[in-house]
Amino acid sequence: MSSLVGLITRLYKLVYPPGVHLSTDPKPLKFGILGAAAIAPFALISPAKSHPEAVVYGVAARDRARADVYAKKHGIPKVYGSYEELLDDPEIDVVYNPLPNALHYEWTVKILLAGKHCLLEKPATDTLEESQKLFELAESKNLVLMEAFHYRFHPAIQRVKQILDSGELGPIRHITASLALPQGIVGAGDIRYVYSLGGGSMMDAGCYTLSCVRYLVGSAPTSVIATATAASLYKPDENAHLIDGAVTATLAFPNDVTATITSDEAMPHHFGFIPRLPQVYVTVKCEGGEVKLYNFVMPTIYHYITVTPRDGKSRTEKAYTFKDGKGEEWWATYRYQLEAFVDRLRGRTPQTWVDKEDTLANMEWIEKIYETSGLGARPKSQFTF
Ligand SMILES: NC(=O)C1=CN([C@@H]2O[C@H](COP(=O)(O)OP(=O)(O)OC[C@H]3O[C@@H](n4cnc5c(N)ncnc54)[C@H](OP(=O)(O)O)[C@@H]3O)[C@@H](O)[C@H]2O)C=CC1
Ligand SMILES: O=C1OC[C@@H](O)[C@H](O)[C@H]1O
Repeated sequence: MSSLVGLITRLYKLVYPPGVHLSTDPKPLKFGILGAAAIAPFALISPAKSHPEAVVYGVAARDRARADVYAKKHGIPKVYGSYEELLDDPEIDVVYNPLPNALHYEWTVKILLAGKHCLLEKPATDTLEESQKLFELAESKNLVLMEAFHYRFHPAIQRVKQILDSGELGPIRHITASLALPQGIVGAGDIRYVYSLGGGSMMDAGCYTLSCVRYLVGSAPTSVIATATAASLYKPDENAHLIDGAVTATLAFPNDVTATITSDEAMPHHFGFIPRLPQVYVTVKCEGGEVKLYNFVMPTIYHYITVTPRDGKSRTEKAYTFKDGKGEEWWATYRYQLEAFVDRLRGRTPQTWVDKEDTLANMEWIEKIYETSGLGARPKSQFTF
């Protein structure tokens, strides 16, 4: 009963964050958003409402009318008629880039050339080389650039890492990570099915499962053992054969550790009409037992961590806040991420970070998985600077 009340309270506060403010900071960090993207209200607009040092100051869309409607709906004070116009505004300190994957490179270059910090949606770019160039540029301009792997900032995944690193369960043997959604959530016209926009399940949900197993093992893979892809349900254009609607990859890591990652954008309904439940979990089998985190991507909604030592009693933990009390039960992964991002921009030490090496390793192995699958790399941007 108490966990049901907890769930309802968390969800309520997630939607209506307490202490919604107009920033109390006399000089808050002003964020601008490129595109009236579906993810921005979750990833930035709502989290910023409870952060005293961050405000979402402006939004730009390709079509000004679309930006107007979006700004009105989300209480964003300033609207721009083009992305360039937003980047030219000296009032903006930081730009959130939630454009389709294939546009991440071009627009992050432009953001950095405009002298703004950038919170960049995952996956960082279509190719490893593009991510390398972005970080070189950010470093040369002394600007903060981070790939928005929000799940990393939540206490739940960090608790799993802590359990593994404590040695309680002995060395890791095999990890299984899954992010698979039922058909119908990602609609037919979605950017995720368009090859020229950097679509594909490995790019979308798969980049989380890869990131997660790399994080928990604590190193990069050494090889791709096998991959299997399934064609996408939807075929928006002539390049649909290059899109993985679902992908499973088995990876080797140092010390004989292996991992199997699965992602699916549209699991078919049972018997053609009964929707499947989302499969979002990571299970780590160790020499001395097993730990499972159910819902590592959106743990604020609900999660559990089950620890089953081989020779002991199984236990279940929850980690909505950090043990030292930092965070709030209702903070989404994105809110924890924003806390760290603002801390870094304000010269404080963030609780954790997704650094350049982390992003580059993820991009490198996304590419290798695509190579092994036979689908080939995602299209390189034609943009040069
Ligand atoms: N962190 C997370 O939890 C999530 C991250 N993502 C990531 O965020 C990004 C956006 O995803 P999502 O919000 O679902 O996507 P949307 O399609 O809702 O948003 C993408 C935006 O890109 C703009 N855009 C610019 N050029 C194009 C083009 N040629 N075709 C289509 N759109 C274009 C559109 O802006 P305009 O308004 O100017 O037309 C649109 O609003 C992706 O990189 C995705 O991987 C997505 C979901 C969850
Ligand atoms: O970033 C994301 O998070 C959840 C996924 O299911 C979604 O497709 C993806 O874009």
